[in-house]
Amino acid sequence: MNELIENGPKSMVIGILALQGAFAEHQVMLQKLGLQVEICVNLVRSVQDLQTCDALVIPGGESTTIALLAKLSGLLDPLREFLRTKPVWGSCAGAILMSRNVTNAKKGGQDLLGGLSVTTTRNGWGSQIESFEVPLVVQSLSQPDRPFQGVFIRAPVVFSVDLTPEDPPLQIIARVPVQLLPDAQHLVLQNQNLADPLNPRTIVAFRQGNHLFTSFHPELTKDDRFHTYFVQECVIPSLVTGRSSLIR
Ligand SMILES: NC(=O)CC[C@H](N)C(=O)O
Repeated sequence: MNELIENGPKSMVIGILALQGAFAEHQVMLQKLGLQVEICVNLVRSVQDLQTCDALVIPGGESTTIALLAKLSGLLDPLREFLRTKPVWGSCAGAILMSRNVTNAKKGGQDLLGGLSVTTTRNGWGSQIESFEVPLVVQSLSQPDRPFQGVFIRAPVVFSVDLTPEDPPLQIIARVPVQLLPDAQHLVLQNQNLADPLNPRTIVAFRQGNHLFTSFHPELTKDDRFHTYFVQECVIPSLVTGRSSLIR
């Protein structure tokens, strides 16, 4: 991947959907990454803002509110189109918005952007008081022996993986260590066979194509390895491929 950085793009524009939620924290982290590629961070509040971006981060917050504000800003369809062609990372509420389906939505339902072949359950680990932190083992990050502190705040649960034959494969990046969960989470998910290592409900981070899903909040830690992962593994390859397909 370092080769890609050396021979690849010298700069990129990463947008952060800044309608509601933890966008400022993502901004601070992306601006401090210190990679060999210049990252220009653009807060996205309009279609014009979105058009300048090579990639997008959709932060945590409240997915119903973000969807409503996106609708009012005329951003829903442009965001869906963006997801079809460019890398997007959704954390928590952002991850819900990128899901194909959602359960436990607020009364009246909510608009989704789709893009990822999963159904998520809003607040699937319980309510605000059942928010929790747990160390995650993430082999795909740099220094894989150093656990990544997962911050789960009214986080969604991956209810099911709904891959169709046309969908890109889903690469699981992290599962929650069930044995380390506080008791309340066991109660919320009891009888759901969380001990089964293949249970989709234990998936907390995955990649599909150049998109990244984290049901937790890397931007609320001091650890920038997920931000680095997104830039190096999702954004740079998409820029290199885009460029070479233009050349061809
Ligand atoms: N921390 C978060 O982003 C919480 C997500 C929130 N439960 C929602 O439905 O959007």
